[in-house]
Amino acid sequence: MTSPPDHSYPPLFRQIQPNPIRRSSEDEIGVHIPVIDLESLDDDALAAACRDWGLIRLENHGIPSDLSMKLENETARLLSLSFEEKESRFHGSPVSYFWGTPAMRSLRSVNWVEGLHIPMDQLRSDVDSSFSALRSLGAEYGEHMARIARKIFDAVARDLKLDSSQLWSYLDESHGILRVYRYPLCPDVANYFGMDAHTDSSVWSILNQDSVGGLQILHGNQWLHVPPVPGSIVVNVGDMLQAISNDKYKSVQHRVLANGDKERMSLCYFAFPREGGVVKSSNYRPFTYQDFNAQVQQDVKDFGFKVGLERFRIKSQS
Ligand SMILES: O=C(O)CCC(=O)C(=O)O
Ligand SMILES: [Fe+2]
Repeated sequence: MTSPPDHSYPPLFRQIQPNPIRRSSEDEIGVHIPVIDLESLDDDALAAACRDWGLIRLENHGIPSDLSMKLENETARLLSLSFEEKESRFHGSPVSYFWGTPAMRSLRSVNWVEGLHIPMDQLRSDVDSSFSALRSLGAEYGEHMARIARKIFDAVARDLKLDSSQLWSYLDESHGILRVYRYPLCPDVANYFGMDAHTDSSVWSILNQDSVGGLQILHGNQWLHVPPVPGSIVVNVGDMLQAISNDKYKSVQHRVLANGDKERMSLCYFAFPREGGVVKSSNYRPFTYQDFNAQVQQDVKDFGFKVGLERFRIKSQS
């Protein structure tokens, strides 16, 4: 017997036929990524992890567990409204609802995910009272994100020997973006991803995933599973930090597997450089995050995918 369609799911997600074929078990290789303690931060260990992995597991991060749980519950509540209600409620709001891959919504390429996109600065000005719980939880959570992003950025800045003006312009921790995701049940996990392979355009991305799992990173040509560990969060290097570090650190490719048995939730915060801050390094021509993002949008429109940093790389003459 099939279960009734979930009316909170985007209609496209209710249309495909179940496929009994599972993903092969080579996708299940687990990995112990470097663990960093935020309370007694070891600059060298953090820099080594950014260089060798582009990803860390952060412990003693100071985010109250009940805050993460309340934000996740509030997200789950809002995302379980009917699809039509979500579309109309968030229309024109500073908090936007999205599903699939905004740029590509053909059934073939769709990501099996939906979520809320929350620009932290606009969250404070949102006056719609129906979002008041999301607003206050998001603002409190955002303060923790800003604190963490700044603390680890200051640590890598010492490794990269950035000067004080670069410290200021390369990270604007109060203008980050919070995205809260639900990965709906997927009837065809062999052919769809929760989120297909990509790098993040951020300086850092700070990810708080629930206990379901499914996140993978590409490391040494192999996809490795990054299982959730209670109490810890995952931070990855984004494209901006790869450029700032002149390729010393790696913006790691990652993806999320689709799941046919359990829905998954995650909270993901993206930190960016200050508006107009010019990223300068010898491997890339100078650019701002706004230049980068405009190029990404254009490439997605023209080719259907993000080209990313290679667009800005200075090609060697040889
Ligand atoms: O939900 C996750 O675990 C990862 C999300 C992600 O990679 C992204 O939003 O860029
Ligand atoms: Fe990502």
